[in-house]
Amino acid sequence: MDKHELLESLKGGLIVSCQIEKHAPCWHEDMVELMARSAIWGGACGLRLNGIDNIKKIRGITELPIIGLVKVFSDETEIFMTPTMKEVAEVIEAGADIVAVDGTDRMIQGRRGYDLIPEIKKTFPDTVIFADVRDEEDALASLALGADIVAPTFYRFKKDAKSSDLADWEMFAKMCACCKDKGKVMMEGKVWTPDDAIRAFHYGAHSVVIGSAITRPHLIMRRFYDHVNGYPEKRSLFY
Ligand SMILES: CC(=O)N[C@H](C=O)[C@@H](O)[C@H](O)[C@H](O)COP(=O)(O)O
Repeated sequence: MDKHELLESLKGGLIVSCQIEKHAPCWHEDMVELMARSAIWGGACGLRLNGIDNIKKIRGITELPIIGLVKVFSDETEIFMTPTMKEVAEVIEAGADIVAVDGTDRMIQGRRGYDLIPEIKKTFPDTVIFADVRDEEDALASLALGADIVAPTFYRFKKDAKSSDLADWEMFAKMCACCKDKGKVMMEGKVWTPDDAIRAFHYGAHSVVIGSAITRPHLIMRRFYDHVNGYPEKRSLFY
């Protein structure tokens, strides 16, 4: 599949982000594979996977498009999504068709997050670039630099984010409108229900990426708990 065919295969479809953190109560070494198999069984058009071993393993069981990433956390920068060319190369070598990177103007090693995009495009011209952004400005900048896909994955990291629990639909609608002739806009982040996914398509999403609502039972429980108990504690933005 060339880039165009790959993007077409994702049109109107649901991508499942199959990720589990080592500190999660349901962590198990086979969890990502079981989640991926379940997502495929249920009709996913693609998968989003964190970590080289997971990408290699799941590449062995499916030909569906894989969005690959590696999270590297550091005290020196807020940027953690596949932060340098080293991780980009590893993700592609492991078998990902699409690489997810930071598409924000935050700084890392003296450059902006999205400054990696032209370098990826030059070094790996056949790889689809998925920029995780906070808002329309990041999205337009990432597309101008050569990203193929943008999604508001990081909207809740904005200083004035309206919620850490819900999508910002007004912003997403604006993002779809201003980016529609420049690249693909996908919805990602806090898609909790089928109606949320339908709403994203209504605004113009090319595909919808769903994570926690399908794959993190402890966060599903937390959500019930928070709703019933009036959000008693401030929760981490990371998981
Ligand atoms: C912010 C961040 O690191 N997001 C990660 C991106 O790969 C994943 O942990 C999320 O699960 C994914 O974005 C899907 O979002 P949600 O789990 O809300 O459906």
